[in-house]
Amino acid sequence: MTTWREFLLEHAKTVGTTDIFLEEVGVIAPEWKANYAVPDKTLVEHLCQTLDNILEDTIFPDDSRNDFLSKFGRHLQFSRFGTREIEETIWSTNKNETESRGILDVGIFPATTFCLGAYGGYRFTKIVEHVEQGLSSRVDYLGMVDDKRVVLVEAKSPSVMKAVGSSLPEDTVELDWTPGGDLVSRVFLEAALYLGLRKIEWLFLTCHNNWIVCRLVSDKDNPFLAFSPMFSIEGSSEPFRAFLGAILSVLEGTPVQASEFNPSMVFDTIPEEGKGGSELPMTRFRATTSRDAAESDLMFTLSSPHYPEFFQVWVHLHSLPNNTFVLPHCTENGNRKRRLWLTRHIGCGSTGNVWECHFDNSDDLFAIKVVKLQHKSDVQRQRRFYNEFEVYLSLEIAYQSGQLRDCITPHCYGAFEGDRTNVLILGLCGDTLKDWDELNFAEQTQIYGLVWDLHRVGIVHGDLEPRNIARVPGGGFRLIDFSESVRHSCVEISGKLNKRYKCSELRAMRGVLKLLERHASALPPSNVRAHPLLRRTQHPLVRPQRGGEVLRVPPQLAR
Ligand SMILES: Nc1ncnc2c1ncn2[C@@H]1O[C@H](COP(=O)(O)OP(=O)(O)OP(=O)(O)O)[C@@H](O)[C@H]1O
Repeated sequence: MTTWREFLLEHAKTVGTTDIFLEEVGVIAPEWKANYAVPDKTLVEHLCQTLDNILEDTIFPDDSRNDFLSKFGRHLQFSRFGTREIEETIWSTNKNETESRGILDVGIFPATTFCLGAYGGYRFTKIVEHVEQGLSSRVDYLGMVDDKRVVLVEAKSPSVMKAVGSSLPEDTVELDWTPGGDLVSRVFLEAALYLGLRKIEWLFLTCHNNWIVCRLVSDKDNPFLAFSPMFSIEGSSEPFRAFLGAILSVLEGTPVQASEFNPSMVFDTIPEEGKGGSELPMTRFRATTSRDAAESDLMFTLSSPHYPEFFQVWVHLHSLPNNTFVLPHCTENGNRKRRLWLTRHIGCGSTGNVWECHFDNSDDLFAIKVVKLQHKSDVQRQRRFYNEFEVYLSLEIAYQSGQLRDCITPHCYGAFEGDRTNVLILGLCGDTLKDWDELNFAEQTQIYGLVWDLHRVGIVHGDLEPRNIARVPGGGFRLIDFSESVRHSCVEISGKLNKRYKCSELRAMRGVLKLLERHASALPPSNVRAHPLLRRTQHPLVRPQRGGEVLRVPPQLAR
């Protein structure tokens, strides 16, 4: 039972967009998981110095001067009308992250592409990249040169940059890798996560006007994140030179002077935002984790079992209030918590990611659908998740009551929530269909039967595409993904069929499976009448005549 106070404490909040997911933290290799954030006041200077060392006395192509100038500052920012110069509005307004990205897209990135191409024949591109399928750690820009991943850029709004810049700690702080916390902690963790997952050294945080450089120093014993003070592009070429310096240092293997970290340095506390360096240590992170850990019903990890135990990161989950499903027997583990190891990413869709997983001490494999709730727009994902869970609950009643005798879906083992994550645990199926055409007639008939049964228990799937039909190892199929399903009273099943009204989903299925035409042309009329599929559809043309001959149904078609 939950009290109002507990409920509001847990749920009456919004989720910051700059935040990390524990499950992703669990994937970072130990030598790439920063333990500390270390200020490095000389970082920008060293990057610029490295650029100078690389460029040495290389001659600038004077004949291309005007082409180069068009890529920089004033020439980008102002259009000329006769003798008048007018500033492009995007440069003067820059009020949010989208506009910051817009400026980077027309400013620093084309300039970088041009300079790197002209200087060394390098082909610089930037892409948005998910680090690995199944992880949502999406950095705004991954800078690539040919196929080499060289630098990350995360765009922030000017106000976030200002708040972060004015609260940067003076001394080293410990990163304890717990989601939540104040803005600076979240920004550090986000930077360390993005870099650590991708094993990249450089990340630039910027709103275009202001910049902070982060450097991940990978080390077996003490990996750490060095960060520069905030610096401005106003009247200064430092940001661009530092950016180019970082890229060329990676490409040309020229080391940037090391950032120093001494574990015995005094640790700072992160000043509270807006107070400019409070004396009091802050509670930096949400206080829910200890309760989560103590009372959770289930925990899962993406960490490798080969990582030392203290390094594994577990996400603690609680059963949803209406979860009546029970976890499989093999999960019982004495008094210990049930622990799930996520071992293989199977697929993803608009609601979530699906992983293959197993419980402690068991080789039995299951599927877990992980739905992350990070942004306000993720409310839709959550709605789809709950919808799917409701369908599994309804189907379970139909299975239990005998209304459904065969499995038409994977078995559901329960729905859980925790750490801004919802999960559904399901029986593991095989591959999903790629195309309707890969099916033979018997398979088409089986699939039609599954959809028919779903309608019979009053549910329309709502998204019947090949990708939502999974094969079962050993034969057969299961319907998956009920995020779009709704209650349904099927006119074709209820017997209220008339010529004008047909069930659109069943009709669409007959269409994509080309069932009636193919079958009708392949079999003599008497066989057509007997076919269970066609009896089910009660298509007027083939409805069995009273007293008509009923042929034996081939076993592979019988249900
Ligand atoms: N029980 C399962 N066993 C094996 N693989 C599964 C299972 N459930 C889902 N998958 C795989 O995960 C993929 C995504 O799952 P699902 O379609 O449920 O996600 P979704 O986010 O709701 O997708 P959509 O965008 O289609 O709504 C599937 O296409 C399939 O490859």
